[in-house]
Amino acid sequence: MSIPPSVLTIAGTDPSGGAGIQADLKTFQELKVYGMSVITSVVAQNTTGVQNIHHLPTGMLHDQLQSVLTDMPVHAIKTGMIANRDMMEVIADAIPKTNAPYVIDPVMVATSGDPLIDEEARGVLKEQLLPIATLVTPNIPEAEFIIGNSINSLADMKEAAISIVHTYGPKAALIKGGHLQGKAIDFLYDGSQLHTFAADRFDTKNTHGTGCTYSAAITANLSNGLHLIEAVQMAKHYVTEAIKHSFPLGTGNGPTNHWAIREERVK
Ligand SMILES: Nc1ncnc2c1ncn2[C@@H]1O[C@H](COP(=O)(O)OP(=O)(O)O)[C@@H](O)[C@H]1O
Ligand SMILES: Cc1ncc(COP(=O)(O)O)c(N)n1
Repeated sequence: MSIPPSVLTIAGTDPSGGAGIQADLKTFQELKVYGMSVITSVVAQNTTGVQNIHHLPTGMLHDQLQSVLTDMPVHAIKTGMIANRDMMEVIADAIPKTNAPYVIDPVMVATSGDPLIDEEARGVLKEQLLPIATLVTPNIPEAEFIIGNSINSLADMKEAAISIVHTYGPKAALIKGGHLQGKAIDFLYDGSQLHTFAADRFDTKNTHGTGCTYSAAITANLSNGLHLIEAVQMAKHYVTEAIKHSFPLGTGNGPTNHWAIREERVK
């Protein structure tokens, strides 16, 4: 039996199972890579919003990272919610030593509108994490914060992708269009060219965890050695099917469906 690539997520939790670490591990499992996880914050949240947040002590974040990195191979890494400056600095120090592709989902606010990271952390994310990233995957509000301008059109999204790469130095930026109207269109700028990923928009409120799922799928695909464009293409298909077949669990924004692709394979 061959050993699968091992992939690490560094993120906050979601006990309702739709977003954060839980969404990442479900995605890794579906895409047949070995999932590992380092927790930054324990978040009491569900489909209706965030009820409470407990940030782990920075030393505990450091020790979890050491437990993984001193013992396990890491073929790709993603980060999600990183609540404050101290945590960002521990992570910014550890990641480059792995030489693994690094996908940053610059999580700032939950789908419900509740903030997940503090004001200072947003700035540190730009200055310390973006320069070491293989790919950053902001939604529109996150991209607006990073570039400091509003984004109202597809042309604005393209400009934002280019500007983020040239200003902050990640190798690539993927701007997600979930927050605009019309087709669900995302733009990837890889440092030389723009690439478009488009899918039908489904009329559903069950979008809790879509960003986490998407970036986790890209990370899993990169760990398998796929080229960035192919990795995003396959992940876009994964998240689109997961939204199309999402279920109305809970009373708020329900979760995505990680079995959608499996069922497609069986057909
Ligand atoms: N209603 C929808 N139908 C189809 N695709 C969607 C829908 N909403 C979001 N998407 C897609 O889901 C992915 C996650 O995007 P987005 O919702 O913008 O991120 P986030 O969860 O970080 O806010 C993107 O590929 C986006 O185009
Ligand atoms: C711990 C954690 N991380 C991230 C999100 C954002 O989720 P989404 O993918 O819906 O933007 C979340 N709600 N909770």
